[in-house]
Amino acid sequence: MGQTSLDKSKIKFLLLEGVHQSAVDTLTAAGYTNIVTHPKALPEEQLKAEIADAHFVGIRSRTQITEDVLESANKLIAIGCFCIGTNQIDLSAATEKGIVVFNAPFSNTRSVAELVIAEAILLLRGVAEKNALAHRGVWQKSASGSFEIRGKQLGVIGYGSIGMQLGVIAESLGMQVVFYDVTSKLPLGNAMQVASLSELLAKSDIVSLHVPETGSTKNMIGEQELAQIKKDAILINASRGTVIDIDALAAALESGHLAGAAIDVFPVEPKSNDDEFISPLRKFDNVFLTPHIGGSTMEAQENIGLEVAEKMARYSDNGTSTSSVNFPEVALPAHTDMHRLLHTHRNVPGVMSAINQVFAENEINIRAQYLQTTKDIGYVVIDIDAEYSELALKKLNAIDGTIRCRVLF
Ligand SMILES: NC(=O)c1ccc[n+]([C@@H]2O[C@H](COP(=O)([O-])OP(=O)(O)OC[C@H]3O[C@@H](n4cnc5c(N)ncnc54)[C@H](O)[C@@H]3O)[C@@H](O)[C@H]2O)c1
Ligand SMILES: O=C(O)CC[C@@H](O)C(=O)O
Repeated sequence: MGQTSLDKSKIKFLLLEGVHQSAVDTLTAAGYTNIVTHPKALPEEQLKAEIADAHFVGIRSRTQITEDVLESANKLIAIGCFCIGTNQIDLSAATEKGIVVFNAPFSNTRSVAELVIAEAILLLRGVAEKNALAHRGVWQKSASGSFEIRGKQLGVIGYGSIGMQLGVIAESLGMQVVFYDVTSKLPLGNAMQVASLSELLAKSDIVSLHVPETGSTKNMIGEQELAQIKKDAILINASRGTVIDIDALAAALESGHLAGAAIDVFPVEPKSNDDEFISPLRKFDNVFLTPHIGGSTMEAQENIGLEVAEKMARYSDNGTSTSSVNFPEVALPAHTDMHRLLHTHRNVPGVMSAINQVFAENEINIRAQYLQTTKDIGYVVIDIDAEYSELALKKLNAIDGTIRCRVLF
């Protein structure tokens, strides 16, 4: 078990949005007992109040960690996203403050792929509409407009962890897979990369989006792109709500251009389960509307809880930042019988030399040193004999370019 400069019972973990119990169990097993949990996201003012004395915060997709919120988070050293997306965090503001951000890049990918496949099958059979009609007493027994997915073309936009898994499952069901991605990707199975979004849209019977929320994906499916989709095709989005222009989609459904859609994510999502869900898509029987539950299965949530809590505990125990989304990645061994200094600084010439000078000038022997940098920041970890750590910490904190420095006992 790692050692920290603060007694473990004083290190506060604030876990929001009903993060799975596996996270609490993992942290408890690692010796952390000060764990505050909330089943929902907190209103901004309450979030600011509760984050003020937290060393770690765990969130899912609802909690917005803005620069303003970070201003209140003076003790925060890491954020754990118990999900894939990290767009809900001002990542550059977090990095500026030396706050490490972790996520769970793989644990819910299978859950999303399974939901998309299920929706594709049901939409091609017209089940969304037939189910809605049956609930209103209408018996629509007909094969008209109903198709198997076997032999149909699936177009995957964004061939990453989810897009690839989806492609493999789709092929096993007899579909043909094409994908469009901004980077060249090794196709799995018989999948084929196409050169342009237009080509994918024109070819596919089912179009499914699996891109992150970025400037380049905002409204990437608008009026023009919807018009390029084959008539009677199906559109599925379980990525982020900003990726589709929802009003344009409503118009494409209204005109009958698309046979159906399944939408799990929305430009504006209700802040809590108590708030009404407002969307121009509510009126369409041939559209599955799900409340951002692509990754919400018991299996995924349990695995995510474990994965992200382990990353936070490891960072707290010994400074390991492996698989962080915004920080130089350093994998560290235990620091038995030594004190460990963790120094985050701006990656500019002269800082490392100033750091090493502190040890030379004060005759402090460096027992181990680990350094990784990104374009903007450097993260150097230095193990020294215990009696020098107080002095070294003071001197390192005074170096120009230092973002933060802490010591682990
Ligand atoms: N609905 C849910 O509950 C749920 C669950 C998990 C993930 N997600 C969302 O799904 C997204 C994708 O997840 P992933 O694990 O597959 O991510 P990933 O990072 O593994 O893959 C994303 C892919 O999109 C590509 N890409 C980026 N910009 C693009 C663009 N403009 N055009 C085409 N391709 C582009 C990337 O090159 C990459 O291959 C996540 O960012 C997250 O927002 C939603
Ligand atoms: O669990 C959530 O709130 C978000 C799930 C998903 O969108 C993700 O980014 O992993």
